[in-house]
Amino acid sequence: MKLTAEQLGWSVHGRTLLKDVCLNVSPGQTFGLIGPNGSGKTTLLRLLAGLNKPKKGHVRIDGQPIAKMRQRHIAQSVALVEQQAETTDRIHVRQVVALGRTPFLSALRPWSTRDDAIVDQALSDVDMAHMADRLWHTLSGGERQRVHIARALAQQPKILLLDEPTNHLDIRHQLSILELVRQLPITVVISLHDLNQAMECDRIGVMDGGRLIASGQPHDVLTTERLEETFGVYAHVLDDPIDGKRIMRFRSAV
Ligand SMILES: Nc1ncnc2c1ncn2[C@@H]1O[C@H](COP(=O)(O)OP(=O)(O)OP(=O)(O)O)[C@@H](O)[C@H]1O
Repeated sequence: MKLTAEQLGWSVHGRTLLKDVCLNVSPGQTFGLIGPNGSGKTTLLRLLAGLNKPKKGHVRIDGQPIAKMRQRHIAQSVALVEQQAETTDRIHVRQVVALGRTPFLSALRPWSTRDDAIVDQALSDVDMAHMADRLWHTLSGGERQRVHIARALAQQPKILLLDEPTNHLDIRHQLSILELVRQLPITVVISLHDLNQAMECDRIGVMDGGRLIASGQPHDVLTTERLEETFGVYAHVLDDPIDGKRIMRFRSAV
């Protein structure tokens, strides 16, 4: 599905947090959202997910404005993994993941063995199948994060929005989750602080002060000048002698 943002604006108590954000993510593309702390990435993702309604502009899915869609209908296409998502205590891991199936259930379409299979697959995709029967509150931060990603995968979304999903994850799980996300044949917008990981996205966009100040191919966008001006770091770019990929090495804060 195609995801479009047109001239998005958002403000709280008269303070503008997002201004004139325009974005086009083609079906199947992975779009990396980067930017310093407080630049507006989470705010934008919540608008793209339809959780907040823009004060200005529109979010569209395949051309349809989501402001006019019912929440259940949106949830059948769009999943959001939030940064600090909380879940009620005394709930088991499998039940958390099963919540991803909620938008598809009704009196006419009760829980089925197919839903069980989808939940099993999602747990296995994030390497949490062996903890399916654990209580949520006994999990570590990284394990909780993986369960939240599994819940979103169980939703079988056509558009997946991820807010810093690799936060809390050890390096093995960071790499496996990013690899999994890249291989999904769906549209993905993912906010990341690791700029080398962002280089693996099909396209990236840079947020700064509530604006999308640049977007395009990672190599064109993440220049040493951009790193200095927007991210406040001196860096240089190296070519990996093994596979020729570019790596950024951050030397010091400006
Ligand atoms: N409800 C709110 N009321 C007032 N200010 C808010 C509110 N929500 C967010 N902000 C402010 O909006 C700005 C953008 O926040 P946002 O969480 O979108 O940034 P971010 O790019 O995701 O940051 P980070 O990288 O730290 O997660 C920040 O300055 C934040 O303090």
